[in-house]
Parts: sequence; structure tokens; C-alpha cells
Amino acid sequence: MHIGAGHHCVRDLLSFFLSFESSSTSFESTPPSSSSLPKDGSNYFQARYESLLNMYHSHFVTSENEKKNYTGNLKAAIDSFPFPLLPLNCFCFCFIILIDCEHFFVQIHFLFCLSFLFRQIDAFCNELLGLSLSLFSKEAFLSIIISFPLLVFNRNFHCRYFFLLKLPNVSQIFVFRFIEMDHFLKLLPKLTPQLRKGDCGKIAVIGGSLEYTGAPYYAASSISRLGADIIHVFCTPDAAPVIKGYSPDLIVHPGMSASSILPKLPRMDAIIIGPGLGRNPSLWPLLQELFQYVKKEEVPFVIDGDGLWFVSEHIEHFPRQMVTTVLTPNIVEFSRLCKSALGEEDVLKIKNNSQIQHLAAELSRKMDVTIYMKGEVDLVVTPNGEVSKCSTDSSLRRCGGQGDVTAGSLGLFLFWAKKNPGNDWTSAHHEAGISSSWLVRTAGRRAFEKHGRSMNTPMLLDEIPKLVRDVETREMKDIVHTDSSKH
Ligand SMILES: NC(=O)C1=CN([C@@H]2O[C@H](COP(=O)(O)OP(=O)(O)OC[C@H]3O[C@@H](n4cnc5c(N)ncnc54)[C@H](OP(=O)(O)O)[C@@H]3O)[C@@H](O)[C@H]2O)[C@@H](O)CC1
Ligand SMILES: Nc1ncnc2c1ncn2[C@@H]1O[C@H](COP(=O)(O)OP(=O)(O)OP(=O)(O)O)[C@@H](O)[C@H]1O
Repeated sequence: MHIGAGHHCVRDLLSFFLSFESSSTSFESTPPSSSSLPKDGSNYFQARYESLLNMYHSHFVTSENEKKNYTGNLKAAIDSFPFPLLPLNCFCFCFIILIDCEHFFVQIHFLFCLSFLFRQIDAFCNELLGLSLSLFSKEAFLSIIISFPLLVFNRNFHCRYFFLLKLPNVSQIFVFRFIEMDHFLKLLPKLTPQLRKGDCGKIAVIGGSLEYTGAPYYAASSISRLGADIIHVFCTPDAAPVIKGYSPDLIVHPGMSASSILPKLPRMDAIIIGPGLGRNPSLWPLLQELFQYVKKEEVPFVIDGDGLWFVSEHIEHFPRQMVTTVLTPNIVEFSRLCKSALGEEDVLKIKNNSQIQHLAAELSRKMDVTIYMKGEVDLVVTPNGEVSKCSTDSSLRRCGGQGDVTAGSLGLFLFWAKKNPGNDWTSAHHEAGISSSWLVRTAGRRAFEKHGRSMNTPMLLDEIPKLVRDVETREMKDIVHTDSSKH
């Protein structure tokens, strides 16, 4: 098809693409003739836009607020588009590709932006129109080229729909929506009658003290709900009966000496240290021996909470080449690490996300370890400079304990990710990080939608079983505003 020759060509192109929308046979459908299009193009495409929006809402958006936000963003982007002023390389277009992987049909819906385009283009000269459409078609072509290898080469790409949507203001919001969920799905081990106890994970959580009994429980409980077989909690003797009382599911070992803990570690598939650990200086020898053990045995290892406090306090003794290790700081823990490792003061005053990302990359490189930085956007940064960002909608509540769920689930995901023969440690860290972030944020959001400001971490934990089941049956109807990308 020749593109860009003028007004009639636009109509042909539109009718060609619209035929896909109305037909389920995708590429095999015959394009309707341009004369079959209604005379009043503007109203026609406005109606198509509305219907697509409704379709989007009915499939993926649940709450009224989300509907408003989505519609608002979209309309604002479309309405505020300064057509004559915008440089061509920022040309406003939007397209959605719906891929039904199971039947391998591809349907292309170039709808609501086409409605916009049509209205605008009608009023402008043919020359500009021609250039615009060339750009438009190039993007469409590229998107198809990108989508097919994903389908063909990634067997785990289970998603039913892959959305690609581009607008100036909400650019790429939806691009990796389902890929992010797919990371999570891909890591879940297949349950078969041949599995034996322990195959899905034997995980150690080291933490729990008189003051903090909730934190190790949250970490351990998230691991249990995700499907690990055995969870050991190592904590101080006074915390042990309390933690045991929370759940008979957990194996709780009182005592924090290296000599009592280390002999039990060779049977563990991943180790998480820090949630509720406390800051008793007598714990430092345990951490030092643990670092050496993890480095030698290459066990998936997560350092969180007070574990990070010890690392900051003894930064000069933190070993290099901890290839299996992920540090999971919140902003306060991050600022402590930056201060001790990079000499950076006042990190808490930084409000600019890209500056934080830059610092996280520097910290990761300097410490030679992966950093999973929690915040409004979660960042997974590996020492080679790769960054994964996850900004899936999460809870608006910042109640304590959500980071403990991150640390626990991350430990288990690291074990699962590394078992995948295609993964080296770097890719395992990114895959596990994205999965953990998606899990905590989505479970948190669901809990928040139900309970509002009364939401707390046990409520988030209660969302995990349903969430896992929904993902496995791909019944996700409420994923909105996901932005996860790797640079
Ligand atoms: N139920 C349980 O058992 C739970 C136990 N937990 C466990 O508790 C242990 C300690 O962890 P932690 O994160 O509370 O201690 P820490 O690193 O000193 O940070 C607190 C300090 O940072 C500050 N601050 C906070 N945010 C800030 C911000 N955005 N910007 C700036 N400042 C900010 C805040 O200052 P404040 O507002 O109080 O003046 C405060 O001084 C750890 O083992 C963890 O696992 C938790 O998991 C929760 C559930
Ligand atoms: N401002 C934010 N907006 C949205 N999500 C956030 C925000 N801050 C943190 N989160 C999410 O909440 C989760 C926990 O992060 P948080 O910063 O609360 O950890 P933490 O302080 O270590 O938690 P804990 O209370 O367990 O110690 C992370 O997965 C992160 O994605």
C-alpha cells in the first residue's frame, strides 16, 4: 500500500486497519472500500474511540478512579496536542496491538488516535499529511517486528494481550504491562506429582528480635504463600516463641550465633538476612561469616533492614564479588549506604528520580553488588549498569512491613530465577526483582482498594494467594498503569 499520497489514501488506510478491528480473522480480512466509511468521519472515529475505551475499561480497569485517570490522561494527551507546532519526530500517534497468543492471531487496532488524527489531518495540508503517515506507518511496522520475535522466541510469553500505546504525555505507559506480570508467571515452578518436599524452595530468613517479631514473619509468610516448601526463621531466643505463635508453618530456630546457624545453611536454597534483625553489635561476626559462606557457595542472598545498617557501618569489610547478593534499601537505608560507600551526604534531600537512579548505579558499581532500591518507582540496578524500573500501581499506604514482603519474596524469586538454565546472575536479579516488585505493589494495591487507610501488611499478605491464582489462570482484569523497563 502506498502511504502518504493524500486524503483518499488516508481513508483507504483507515478502512484497512479498521477492518481488523471489526473482524476477528485479522490479516485475512478484506478491507472495506473507502466508500463504506461514513461521511462524517469525525463522529465516526469519535464513536470508535469511545467504544475502544469502553472495551479497555471492561477488560482491564476496575475502579471508577482508575477509569477517570485513564480517560483523563488519554483525553488530555489528545486534546492538548499542538498539532501545527509539534516537531514531526514527536508526532502524536497511538496504536494498540492485541495479540491473542493462543490462537496466534494478531489484530491491529489503530483507533482512538486515528480518530484524532483523522479530525486533525482533515484540516491540514496534504504534504504534512504525507509525512505524518509515513512516520505513523513506520512505528506500526516496527511494533509488529518487535512483537513477533517476542511471541516466537519467548515460549514463556503467556500473555493474551500485548498492548503498545504511544502518546506524547502517557508515552509507553502500557508497553510492558503484561511482560512484567509474565516475569512473575514464568518464575513460578510447575507443580507436578513428581516433585518432592523441598523442590520448590527451602528458604532461610535470619532476623527477628525482641522488638521486631513482625518483620521476619512478614518475609517468611510471603515466601510460604508464594509456594516455597520449607521456611526456616533464625531469630533471638526471646523472639522465637512469638514468631512460632504467628504460624505453625514456620520452623523457628532460637539463637543467633554463627556456630548454630551456619551448619544449617547448606540445605537452604536462598537466604534473607535483616528483617527485624536489630542492631546488637554482637551480630556482626555472624554477618561476616555469612558473607564469606554466601560468596563461596553462591547461594541467592538478600540483605534488608538492619542487615543493611551493619553493611553501612562496616562498609570497608563488605566483600567484593557477591554475585548472588541483592541489597534492598528503602530511601533511608539507601542514604546510609551512599554516605558510607560514596561519601554522599544529604541523599534524603534529593527529589529528582533520575539523580537517585544515577546514585543507585554508582553505588552498585562501587560496591560491586546488585541494588534493589524501593520507592515510588522500584529500581533494580546491577553492577554492569543495567537498570530495571517497576512502577506498577501500588498501595497509597506506607505501613511498615511491606519492604519485608519484598525481601522475602525476592529471596525465593532469586532461587527460582537462577534455576532457569537461561539465566546468569544478572538476569536472575532483574527477573526476580521485577517479579517481587510487581507482586508487592499489586497485592498492596488490591489490599488498599479493599481496606483503604486501614490496610496493613497482613492484609497485603492475604492478597497473595488470590493474586498468584489469578496470574496462573490469567484472570487479571485490574492491571493498570504499569511501567517496567530495562535500560
Ligand atoms: N512489625 C515489625 O516488626 C517491623 C519491623 N521492621 C524492622 O524495623 C527495623 C528498623 O527498620 P526501619 O526502617 O524502621 O529503621 P530505619 O532504617 O532507622 O528507618 C527509620 C528512620 O528513618 C526515618 N525515615 C523513614 N522514612 C523516611 C523518609 N522517607 N525520609 C526521611 N527519613 C525517613 C525515620 O525518622 P522519623 O520519621 O522517625 O523521625 C526513622 O528515624 C528493621 O529491622 C525492619 O526490618 C520494619 O520492617 C517495619 C515492621
Ligand atoms: N512512594 C511510594 N509509592 C509507591 N510504592 C512505594 C513507595 N514507597 C515504597 N513503595 C513500595 O512499597 C514496598 C516497600 O517499600 P518500603 O519503602 O515501604 O520498604 P521498607 O521501608 O524497607 O519497609 P519495611 O517497613 O518493611 O521496613 C516496595 O515494594 C515499594 O515498591
